[in-house]
Amino acid sequence: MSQAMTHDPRRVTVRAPAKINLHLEVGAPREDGFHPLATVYQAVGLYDDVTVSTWHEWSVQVRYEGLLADPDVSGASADPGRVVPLDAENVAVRAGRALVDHHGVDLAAAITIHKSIPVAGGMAGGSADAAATLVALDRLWELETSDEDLLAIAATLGSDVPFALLGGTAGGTGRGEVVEPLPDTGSWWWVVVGSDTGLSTPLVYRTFDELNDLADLDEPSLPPDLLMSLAEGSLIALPAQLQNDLQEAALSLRPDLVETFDDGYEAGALECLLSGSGPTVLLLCSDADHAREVTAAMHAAGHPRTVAVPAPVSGVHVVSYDGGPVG
Ligand SMILES: C[C@](O)(CO)[C@H](O)COP(=O)(O)OP(=O)(O)OC[C@H]1O[C@@H](n2ccc(N)nc2=O)[C@H](O)[C@@H]1O
Ligand SMILES: Nc1ncnc2c1ncn2[C@@H]1O[C@H](COP(=O)(O)OP(=O)(O)OP(=O)(O)O)[C@@H](O)[C@H]1O
Repeated sequence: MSQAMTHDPRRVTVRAPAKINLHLEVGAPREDGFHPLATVYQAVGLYDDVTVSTWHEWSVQVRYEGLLADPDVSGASADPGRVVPLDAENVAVRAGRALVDHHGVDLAAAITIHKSIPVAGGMAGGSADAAATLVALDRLWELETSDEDLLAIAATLGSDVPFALLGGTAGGTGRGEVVEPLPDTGSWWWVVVGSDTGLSTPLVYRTFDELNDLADLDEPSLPPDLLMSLAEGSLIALPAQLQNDLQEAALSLRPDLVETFDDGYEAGALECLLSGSGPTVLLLCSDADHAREVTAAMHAAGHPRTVAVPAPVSGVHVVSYDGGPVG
């Protein structure tokens, strides 16, 4: 079967969104080392596209685009923390292998990632690629994996991967992998301020442990007031309801981000928030026009990797099949 499939010319492209955390409450580490979370995820309009085709072995290539499209990112001198591995360590390849293991089939694929989500930026770019690869290969090989099984495989690949499948706005509990869609009637606008260097998620969690009295931490829970603002689509109380428990730790590792926050407020943001484990900074805006103004002000203040994005957006979805548009 794998020999016959080797020359199959079909291609499937799946788009996957970046995520932000409107609420990220962290508890004391569990016995397995992971931290219990209560988080409110939102998928934002910044995407990686993953294209797959059947191949005789696993391979992956990455094209850096959008915020990432400059020679410092993709060139030989790139900061190793900002380029992704091109071997079996790439989480997209790990996703592909997990899917074929699940189905007990002997198949492999060539994977191309068109990457716009900041690498090691706290926006779950790797998780987006993993989720996109699962769905792309499932469609390519007509495996008909159930949603339940896709979510379970996703959870083995990383805590943020199940949410990338879901998209929209969702609650995340457990270590973040237990996801539940949340009502969100708002049309929100965020300005995403990317950084020149990445931050390691495990390091940020370790720093959180050092900075906090772990015995004093409460069991994390989802905040009813924030959930109400989202359900009503009301911006009034939202700025004060944003919370990220990892922000202090990330800022202690990257004190320069304080200046980015200051520039964000100066640019007129309603609120500034660290994205996940950072170092990307998020600026809450009132609408698309406001987001455009804030973006221009951030560019002028010396933050070229700044872009305005709407939220919430859909989770992973097929955008082309056989190289042509869907439908
Ligand atoms: C910061 C967030 O992006 C918020 O959504 C996530 O918690 C991180 O999710 P992720 O990158 O998918 O994380 P994983 O790949 O599952 O884990 C990477 C590392 O982050 C730390 N980690 C992650 C999730 C969690 N609930 N507790 C942790 O302590 C662990 O050191 C783990 O080894
Ligand atoms: N396809 C991939 N895309 C991005 N990073 C990858 C990929 N495969 C492996 N990695 C590695 O995973 C690490 C985390 O990258 P990623 O961009 O997902 O970070 P992040 O957005 O901070 O993650 P999170 O928000 O989920 O904590 C990087 O060190 C990167 O080299």
